[in-house]
Amino acid sequence: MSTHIGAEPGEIAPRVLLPGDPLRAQWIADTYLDGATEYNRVRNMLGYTGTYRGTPISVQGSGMGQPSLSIYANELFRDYDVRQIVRVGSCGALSADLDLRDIVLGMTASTDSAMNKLRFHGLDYAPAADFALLEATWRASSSRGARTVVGQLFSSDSFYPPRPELTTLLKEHGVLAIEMEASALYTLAAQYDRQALSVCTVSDHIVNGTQTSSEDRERTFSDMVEMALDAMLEVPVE
Ligand SMILES: O=P(O)(O)O[C@H]1O[C@H](CO)[C@@H](O)[C@H]1O
Ligand SMILES: O=c1cc[nH]c(=O)[nH]1
Repeated sequence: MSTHIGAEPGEIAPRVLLPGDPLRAQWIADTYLDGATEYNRVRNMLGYTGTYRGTPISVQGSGMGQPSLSIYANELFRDYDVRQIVRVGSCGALSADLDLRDIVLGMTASTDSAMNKLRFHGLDYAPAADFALLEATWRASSSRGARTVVGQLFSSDSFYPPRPELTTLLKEHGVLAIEMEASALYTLAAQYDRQALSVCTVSDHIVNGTQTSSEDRERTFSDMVEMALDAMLEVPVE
């Protein structure tokens, strides 16, 4: 057991899908994994291991925001020797070219969080995705129905932004969508020399105000999960 994950050593696979919502983790395990067993219920942050096309895969909820994700990513990398993490999340679109249910593969993730300012003594570090996972997911997207784009995410500490005018600035600098975890995931993967990617489905549109339901966010974002699973199987664990 680690501090926040109740699994025994060896119960978590080297490849992990990491949605923010623990009930999305349960849905992914029920829908895609053969022989899935629950290894974590601590704080109801559900985690499961099963197989996908014969390869062991785990799926673990991360909670919302970089502090919560960092607890799970640290423990997965450090205590369970996880090699690949693909976040399968939801995001708010900034780009007018994006529609609800489009998918963004986060090549980079800027942030307003102070976590990396502390870590890098004020330097501006550029958290980036693992190229092999990004490229494999991009290829896997071509056989799915959802439109997929590669580009910049912004990982915000605030779901309700205290300074909404800053989203305009981000948009003007090419940021496609806002979510709340990718920056910390990429930074921790770099620290532990592991592979990570954030794949996010547009759940709401910050510019035009349209949105999906909470039930949709929990259990209907299948395209991103399928492309992430296909990509993980293609990329050897390092
Ligand atoms: O759907 P998940 O993966 O939780 O991701 C997004 O949704 C939450 C906010 O509603 C934040 O965690 C954000 O990053
Ligand atoms: O963090 C998030 C996730 C979805 N939609 C948003 O606007 N922000």
